[in-house]
Amino acid sequence: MTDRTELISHIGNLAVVRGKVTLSSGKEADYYVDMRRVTLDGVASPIVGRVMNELVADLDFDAVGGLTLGADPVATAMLHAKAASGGRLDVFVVRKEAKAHGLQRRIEGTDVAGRRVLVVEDTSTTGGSALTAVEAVREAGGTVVAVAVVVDRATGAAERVAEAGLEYRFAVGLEDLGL
Ligand SMILES: O=P(O)(O)OC[C@H]1O[C@H](OP(=O)(O)OP(=O)(O)O)[C@H](O)[C@@H]1O
Ligand SMILES: O=C(O)c1cc(=O)[nH]c(=O)[nH]1
Repeated sequence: MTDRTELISHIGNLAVVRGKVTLSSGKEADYYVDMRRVTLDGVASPIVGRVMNELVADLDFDAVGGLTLGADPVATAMLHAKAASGGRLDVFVVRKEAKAHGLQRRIEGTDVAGRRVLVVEDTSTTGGSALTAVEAVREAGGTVVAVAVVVDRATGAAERVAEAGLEYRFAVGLEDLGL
């Protein structure tokens, strides 16, 4: 079994929930993909890291991150997978709102200024969360090389990210999950 096949199996077993649900965008859907159950699973998380690193292996970047919370375990899985293969990848976390105390940062972790970074997501519906992270990185002086998500729901994220002038990649699509 390849890593990607195994990941699809974990997503199907752990994350796909059928039934009416209201999404982050306010839209209604007939199924939900609770990727946190995969990206925070002890067996599946390392596979997420390897599959995502493979998906973007041809891109030139040295930091990865996205909008908290869904993006965080994806980015750290990529960091650990990269370290396991002798490489290095730094991680940043984009807060939904800047902290009012401490250093009052919107982006936590590694500094993105002047660097080429990849924006990630666990799953994308409208692409709004990924694009919020893109805007924050650009505001902080970073260059976003692409947006990469684990599961794409085929509901407009690819188009919106393309409109923002960025390449959009996903590891797993609806047909892989039988949705
Ligand atoms: O493409 P979009 O329309 O933005 O939807 C996808 C987003 O929705 C979910 O997060 P949610 O907003 O539920 O917040 P969380 O990550 O804090 O759980 C998911 O993790 C993505 O971040
Ligand atoms: O659009 C969303 O809010 C969303 C969809 C989905 O399948 N999974 C998730 O965590 N969020």
